[in-house]
Amino acid sequence: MAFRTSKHDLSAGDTSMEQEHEMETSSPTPTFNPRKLRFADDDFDKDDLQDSPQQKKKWKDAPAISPPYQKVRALRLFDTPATPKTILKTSTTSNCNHLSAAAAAVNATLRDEVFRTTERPRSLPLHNRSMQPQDTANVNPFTPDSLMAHNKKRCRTQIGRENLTVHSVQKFLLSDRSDDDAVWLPNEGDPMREIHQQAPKRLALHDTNISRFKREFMQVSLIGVGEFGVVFQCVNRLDGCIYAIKKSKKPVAGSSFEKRALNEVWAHAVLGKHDNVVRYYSAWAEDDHMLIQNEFCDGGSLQARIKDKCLTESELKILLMHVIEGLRYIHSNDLVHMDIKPENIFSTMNLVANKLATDEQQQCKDEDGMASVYEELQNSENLVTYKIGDLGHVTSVKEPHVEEGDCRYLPKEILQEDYSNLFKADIFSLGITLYEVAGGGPLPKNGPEWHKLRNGEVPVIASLSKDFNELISQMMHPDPNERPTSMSIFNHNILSAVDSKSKLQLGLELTVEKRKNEILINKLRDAKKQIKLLEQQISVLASTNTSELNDGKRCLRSFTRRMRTPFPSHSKFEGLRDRNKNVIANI
Ligand SMILES: Nc1ncnc2c1ncn2[C@@H]1O[C@H](COP(=O)(O)OP(=O)(O)OP(=O)(O)O)[C@@H](O)[C@H]1O
Ligand SMILES: [Mg+2]
Repeated sequence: MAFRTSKHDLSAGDTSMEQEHEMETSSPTPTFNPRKLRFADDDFDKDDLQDSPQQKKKWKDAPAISPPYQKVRALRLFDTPATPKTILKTSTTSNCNHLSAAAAAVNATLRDEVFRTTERPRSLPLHNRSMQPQDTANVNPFTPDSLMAHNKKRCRTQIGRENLTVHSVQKFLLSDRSDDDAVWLPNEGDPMREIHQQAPKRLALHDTNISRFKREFMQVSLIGVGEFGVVFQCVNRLDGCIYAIKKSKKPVAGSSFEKRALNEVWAHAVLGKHDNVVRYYSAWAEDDHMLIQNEFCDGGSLQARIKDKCLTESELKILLMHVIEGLRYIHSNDLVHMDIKPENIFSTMNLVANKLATDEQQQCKDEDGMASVYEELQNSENLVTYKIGDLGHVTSVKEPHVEEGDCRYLPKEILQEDYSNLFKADIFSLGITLYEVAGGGPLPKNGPEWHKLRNGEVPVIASLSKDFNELISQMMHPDPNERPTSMSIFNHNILSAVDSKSKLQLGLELTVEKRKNEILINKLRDAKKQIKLLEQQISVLASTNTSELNDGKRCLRSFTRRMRTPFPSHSKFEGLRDRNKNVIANI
């Protein structure tokens, strides 16, 4: 079996570090250099390697410019997902060492001060302390295609020192896409243009090392070990929430795994906001390892779930419905997962919904007869949500870079390096996953059984209906073009039947609506209370006013009486005399 793997990982990393260091020592002031990474592009490494000595000298002599490039075909910054543009709006950090271009942009205001004081972020490891902080950032190759490098019309820029004003950086990052043409395209003949048209390259992980894990997280337990990483359940010391933190087993910086690690982060950053894809929070490099902070899925992996018993058809429908939704979303971004399997499908048990149901149940016990519904919900198996995780093999269908996956789940065409229909490779993997978790496993790694499963000879699973068996074998069709799309599976009769909307779906919707109702009732109750309170205050005020009015009248009466008899009593007269004494003393 042959797989296409990256040939230039090491050289690219080394070269980029070398060049960056070279520039950083020659330039006292760093520059903001967003770059487009042409992921899986073999040429770019060659470009880096083929720099002539004259060219290198030219770059070295150019003050305050970015590290050398030969060409930047396109540099695009987007406002979705959390790319520099959106981060800029929220970022307030001044950590110059961070990957974020937006953070660098925000830091632009602090730039001069930072370098005058030459203070380094404390988290910088020793090997970095002599280096200038980097104002560079990777460009995520998985951000929506129309906004990406495929648009070759425009040459995106490296921002030279001369151009670097807070205003201009912000304009660059915050400009509307429709306004893109207005953004910094160096003029023909501009000496900066050559520098702007440089080859994209990746930010070396080694230079972005920061120390966060122990400081920010409390490690609770080890929850999983894969081929690439170990995953810990952790509590964030600040927000108190539980996360899954995946740490690469080996140091990846500078190794051939570096690109795989970055790939996973890029994919997560783009995809990790769908309900059926494991949610992503952040990622960083530490001690040359890659760490990814993800949503913690309390139900563990599907693999662990089927250890004791296989899934029933109704459970399979829910699994299929969730995973196909996740896949549909991934595919709609022109990306493919390429490693769908039970170990990479995680589940959450909707504890929140469970708890909500319990609370609601207690609150509404006698009010609306919903107790039985909530009880059913609470005990329902259907409260599970499946999520696609482990995005380390995600690749773009436009520029596929297929890494070796788990051959038990891959279709034949992928192993034959036919990447013409990658969407359908995911469909095959999901089909064989369903087959396994329904009781067809364990799956063969090779041999005649392996071939049978890929030649259209999928054994019927007795516990499943005819329709479901047919769907599985259709998904595992030897010809990728004959396999259904994620969209057609999503709309398949099996899933559109009422019961496949599942108690989960219906129950959750009901719970959410009840919750909303509850909130509105509480608000109404509060509003009524407020109105009552206000009414009371008004009536108190009104009565106070009446009594004050009466008091006023009384005062007026007594005053007029006093006017008639100026010193009605001895004591008052004493008081007046004393006051006069004070006045005289003050003078
Ligand atoms: N977010 C999460 N919540 C709960 N458990 C998780 C989570 N992420 C990972 N795990 C557990 O850790 C295991 C390994 O994680 P993952 O698949 O991401 O690692 P990997 O090294 O990339 O795996 P592979 O061998 O497939 O390349 C999973 O099978 C799962 O049991
Ligand atoms: Mg995995």
